[in-house]
Amino acid sequence: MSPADLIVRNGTVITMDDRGTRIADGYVAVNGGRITALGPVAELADRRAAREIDARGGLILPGLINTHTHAAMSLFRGLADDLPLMTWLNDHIFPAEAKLDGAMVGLGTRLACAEMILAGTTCFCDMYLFESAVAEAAGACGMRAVVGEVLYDFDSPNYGPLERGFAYVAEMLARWKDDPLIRVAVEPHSPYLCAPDLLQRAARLAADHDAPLVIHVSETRAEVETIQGRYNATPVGHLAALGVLGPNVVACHAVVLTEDDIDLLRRHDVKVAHNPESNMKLASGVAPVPDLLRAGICVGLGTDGCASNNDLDLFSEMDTAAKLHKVHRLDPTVMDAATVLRMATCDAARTLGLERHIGSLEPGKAADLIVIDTAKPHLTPMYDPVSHLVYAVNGGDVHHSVINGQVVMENRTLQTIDLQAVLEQVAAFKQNA
Ligand SMILES: CSC[C@H]1O[C@@H](n2cnc3c(O)ncnc32)[C@H](O)[C@@H]1O
Ligand SMILES: [Zn+2]
Repeated sequence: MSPADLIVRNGTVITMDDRGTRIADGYVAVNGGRITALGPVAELADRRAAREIDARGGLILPGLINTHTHAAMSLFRGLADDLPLMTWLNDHIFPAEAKLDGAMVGLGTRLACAEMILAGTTCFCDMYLFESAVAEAAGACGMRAVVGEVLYDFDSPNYGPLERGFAYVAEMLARWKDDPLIRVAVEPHSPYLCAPDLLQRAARLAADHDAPLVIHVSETRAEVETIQGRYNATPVGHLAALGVLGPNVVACHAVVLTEDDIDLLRRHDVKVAHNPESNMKLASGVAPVPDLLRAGICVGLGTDGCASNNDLDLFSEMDTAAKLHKVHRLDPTVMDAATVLRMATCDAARTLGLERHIGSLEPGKAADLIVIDTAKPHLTPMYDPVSHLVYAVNGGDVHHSVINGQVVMENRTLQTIDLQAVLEQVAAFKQNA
């Protein structure tokens, strides 16, 4: 057996591999950031590693992956509630964002990373301003992230005119090229804030760098009407006509879709980031996720930013996703627990093009894993771990978290973030806002 610098033992391992392998009383061995072996604890005999984590009969599973967020919007949690998307954005969020700088975005990202790690998320896909600060902050927290500076038609509080935005993204692509935790994406905001030229140039840049292209698409009826009025096409039809759609595209939201749109998404192998709580809070609508899944489209789960959710807990997001579609379709069989858990793990990895690296516990993959403490009243008895993970576990039940082999939370204590300092700095930010 190969050497291990970390062994996580004594838990039920939910691998999320293609065969749905589960190992009762199992272990995961890690070396150099990667999983080297997993199996029943009995196989280990008296083997020990320099660092050991005792899962104490709990669950060991891949870290959850947030396929769409704006991490630093943690600074704006609760700033403007109970509004429709365009009023929320134009009258409240954009003015607040105009005052941001890189240090503030770094702070908001550290706050978000603390919240995410404490709730079992080990990777997030971000779109925001001052995204270099997001990458720096996430890396310093030991968090895995796909990061992308937002591109749109107007001047940005970060880079100024669009031309400098493309230069900024190119620099980021070069700077983080071989980083073990950070991957850079190209992220035009949406078809309604990006001219056709911008969208096509962004798609070329993403293709040239084999990078994801992340974009808000068909989030609301108002957006669809705007795009219909401008281009006589749906947002998806518009992107298809521009040649922007492809397997590296992550369409965030995808709420208001026609059958033709779904067919286009399928034919171009576009991935969808589903954000049910944000869509509910902004009253954007219900994404046709059961239809997307039936069409064979890969769907990952996201929280969107903290100002439209208002938290980053993917466990509650899974619960919401499972229940929202049941009540919407009046059918309790849609979006079963196993499907929803895949949307937060292996399918989320596929959404971001990271399926060779993360999303399941398998030898050779990065050691991104979490341990759930199940010795709790609300998790007892346990007939089916997958049922519990979707319908009963909450973020506070995550006991340990490992990212790329580094223990970032042990016994619910963050190892890479000075939480007290972050909380104090965010309180000071709010005082001055
Ligand atoms: C500057 S990065 C992204 C940009 O998008 C804004 N935003 C946050 N949530 C949404 C959403 O659901 N739809 C559209 N735009 C959104 C965010 O505030 C940033 O300005
Ligand atoms: Zn968003």
